[in-house]
Amino acid sequence: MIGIDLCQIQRLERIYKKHGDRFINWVFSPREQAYLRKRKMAPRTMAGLFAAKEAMAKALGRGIGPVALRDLEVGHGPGPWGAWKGYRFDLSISHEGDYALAVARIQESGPSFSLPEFLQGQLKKRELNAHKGSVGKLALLAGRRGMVGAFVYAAKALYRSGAGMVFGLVDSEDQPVFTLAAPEVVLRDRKSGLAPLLDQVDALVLGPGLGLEDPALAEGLSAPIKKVVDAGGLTYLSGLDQLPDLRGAVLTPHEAEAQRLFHCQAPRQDLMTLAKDFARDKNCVFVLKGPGTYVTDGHRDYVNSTGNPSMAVAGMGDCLSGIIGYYLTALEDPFLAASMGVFVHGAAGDLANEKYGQSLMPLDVIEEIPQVLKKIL
Ligand SMILES: NC(=O)C1=CN([C@@H]2O[C@H](COP(=O)(O)OP(=O)(O)OC[C@H]3O[C@@H](n4cnc5c(N)ncnc54)[C@H](OP(=O)(O)O)[C@@H]3O)[C@@H](O)[C@H]2O)[C@@H](O)CC1
Ligand SMILES: Nc1ncnc2c1ncn2[C@@H]1O[C@H](COP(=O)(O)OP(=O)(O)O)[C@@H](O)[C@H]1O
Repeated sequence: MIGIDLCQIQRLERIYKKHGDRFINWVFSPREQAYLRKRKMAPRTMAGLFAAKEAMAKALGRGIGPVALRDLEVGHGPGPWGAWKGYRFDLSISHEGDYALAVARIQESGPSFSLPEFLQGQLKKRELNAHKGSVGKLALLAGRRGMVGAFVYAAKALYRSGAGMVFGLVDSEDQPVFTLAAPEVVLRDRKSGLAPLLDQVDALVLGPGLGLEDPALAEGLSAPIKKVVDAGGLTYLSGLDQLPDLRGAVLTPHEAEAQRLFHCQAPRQDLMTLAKDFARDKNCVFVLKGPGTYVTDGHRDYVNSTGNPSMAVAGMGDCLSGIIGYYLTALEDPFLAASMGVFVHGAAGDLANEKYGQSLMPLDVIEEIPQVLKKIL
């Protein structure tokens, strides 16, 4: 998007004379104020900066109001540039007679996030001869009546992340509802169990919106396959005296689920220590969700930097389990898969937050996954 603005120099001069530093502090950042002082507070420079800010707000499609003028920053060197919350702008500013004119164009990047070094170069673009069976086939054991959303969010997150084929296990009488909600998923009858599917898929996502009484739960948890275990799967594990073999599994509890799993009310810092010990003992990956999600396999740690409070909304964890599920098929190492999933989920949440703020819903985040992948692939 581009934005353009014309500003009358004398009008700005009048406002400055009337309001003085109050006006300057309201409109210009400390860096801009230093620049203005160097220019002896010249009204034409002030008007140029002002026009640039208005042009940036227009390029963002928001206008002044939702965006504070002082936050829209103009810098110099080499040439003028603009910045707002991770967005960068190309700027052109000109003066002629009574007017200053500015044009702003958003650079491609949008909110900035950079993939941590240990994740760089891990993802590969699809081969030219890729087909739906070669790019990640997964089974999804999620959702039930009243919890269709959990199934839909996990499934759509799987496909948007890059999965080629998702098989969903649902009760046959509920299939019409699930088909309507997520027609891209190939449905199989849950009563037939997981076994017929296990040879056909590379990984399993298990637990979002799943009831504890579901017979497929125990079967899924003990299946010798890479898997994400979330929500219902975690609650089921919490009730067991003897845990199944969790090698290769990625567990994704929020704090309350982790407390249930460890049978204690420990604070986050202690849960992180318990998570690391647990992951080492069980040869699995533990993802302790929350602001600064913590990922550990007992030997390596990663604290995620993407994500924001607008993501505190029902169903957000279901998206994450789908995203990580896909990366279990794309990356050999489950620790890297979990870390990549957590990073992408948070980055997509940050892009969605730019558009929706705290009105954000899970599907908004899923729709931003392609933008994140464009930047990191
Ligand atoms: N549309 C759908 O189909 C959806 C389906 N979903 C599916 O629903 C299933 C059960 O979900 P659930 O909310 O009933 O159980 P659960 O998450 O264990 O919370 C229990 C209690 O724990 C607490 N608590 C929660 N989060 C916390 C946190 N981060 N940090 C700390 N504490 C936290 C909180 O207690 P409070 O703080 O309120 O006292 C909360 O009341 C699950 O399978 C899921 O996949 C949902 O994803 C929504 C959309
Ligand atoms: N304040 C926050 N900052 C960053 N990420 C958050 C914040 N609140 C929630 N999230 C993320 O949103 C997701 C919520 O997951 P979860 O609590 O399991 O939701 P649900 O069970 O409703 O699907 C997690 O990935 C968590 O890290």
